Amino acid sequence: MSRASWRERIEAARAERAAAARTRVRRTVSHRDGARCQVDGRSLLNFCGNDYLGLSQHFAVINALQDAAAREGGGGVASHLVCGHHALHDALERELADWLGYPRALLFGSGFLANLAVGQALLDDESLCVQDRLNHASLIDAARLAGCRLRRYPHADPEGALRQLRSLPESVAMLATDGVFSMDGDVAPLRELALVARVQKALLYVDDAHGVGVLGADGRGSVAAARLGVEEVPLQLATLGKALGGYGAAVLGDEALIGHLAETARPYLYTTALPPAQAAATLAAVKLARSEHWRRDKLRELTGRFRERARQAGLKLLDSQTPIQPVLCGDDSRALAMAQSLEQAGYWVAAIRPPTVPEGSARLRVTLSALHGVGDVDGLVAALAKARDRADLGVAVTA
Ligand SMILES: Cc1ncc(COP(=O)(O)O)c(C=O)c1O
Repeated sequence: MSRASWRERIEAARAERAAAARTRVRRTVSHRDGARCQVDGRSLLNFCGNDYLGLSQHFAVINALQDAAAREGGGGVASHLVCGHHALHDALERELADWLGYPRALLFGSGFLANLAVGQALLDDESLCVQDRLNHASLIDAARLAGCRLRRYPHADPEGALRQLRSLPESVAMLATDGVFSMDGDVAPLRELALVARVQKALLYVDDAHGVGVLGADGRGSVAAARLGVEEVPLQLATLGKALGGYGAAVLGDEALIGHLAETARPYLYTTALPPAQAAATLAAVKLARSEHWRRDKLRELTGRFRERARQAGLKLLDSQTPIQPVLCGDDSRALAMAQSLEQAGYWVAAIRPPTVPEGSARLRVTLSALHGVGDVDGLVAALAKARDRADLGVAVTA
């Protein structure tokens, strides 16, 4: 018997993705101009980024990055425990902990790495991790890599979470949920989940990648918005590459949990520290996110307006009150055709297809930013309605 060829295997998988309209392509983009971006030489209004507060291009953030890079260089030099840990990392960790109301924060290279770190440091083959069915891929992979028992419950269903926790009463357990679901935009029922976690003595971990900066008083995220804190949610994730307009992530918790992560989590120990200049930029962004309330007010206004106009236009929305406003399209090719029509009209909205979202729920993931104007949102809704009508009529999009 001859060994199967990995090349044939990959080519068959690629052909299968192409036949199902699931080829994934990346585009080269420049974000030089507020809410607009340049794609293939055209200026498009960007409605698919995660820079919700519009901080990535703020002059104070760029100045902080440039000043720190001029002094400290552009790289991270080494891992934190070797010689990569800098006073700017300390300052950012302190600022994040103070803002979000946690005793300690620990920086990571990205949210994906941070979730892997939490799983690897806290879960093993004797523990149980109970997760929402729509949690981010990095949380699911964290549990899989940790080799624990992973049980998933129906979306936003605290009773489902309780049932899963009860199914293995002996094991050490973690209950993990997105705070804001990245592809649906809804907020997890955190108060109910906190109750379930307390009754079941499970550690509640909230991945608030899309909530920090956007929700709650002073942008303190979905945990604070639910009037919860470190007592009920002992561990949470804040990402720095979304509302904070930078790159990286932080896990927040008490001294024991964070100290344990810092000493044992392989995705913390065996990787290069975030460049100090990036920490300086994020420090400037956190200060803006904390103090400039108008950004959140504007986002709320734009979100309300988008929903009202989209409903009037008969677009299929989900039950989200956050700046993530998916428009359901049905099948994959329809989502792609609508994204293409939008691009022709000058709007960039990404078509999100399975396996990122469940089968039959391909969508245009519209995201709003404080940099958008009311006219931008109205124009987008009109373009979405037109794209939908063209897709209904089966009108081909010409380049
Ligand atoms: C809910 C959630 N968690 C974690 C991540 C990963 O964060 P990062 O992009 O910093 O790796 C994402 C990224 O999209 C996310 O949506």
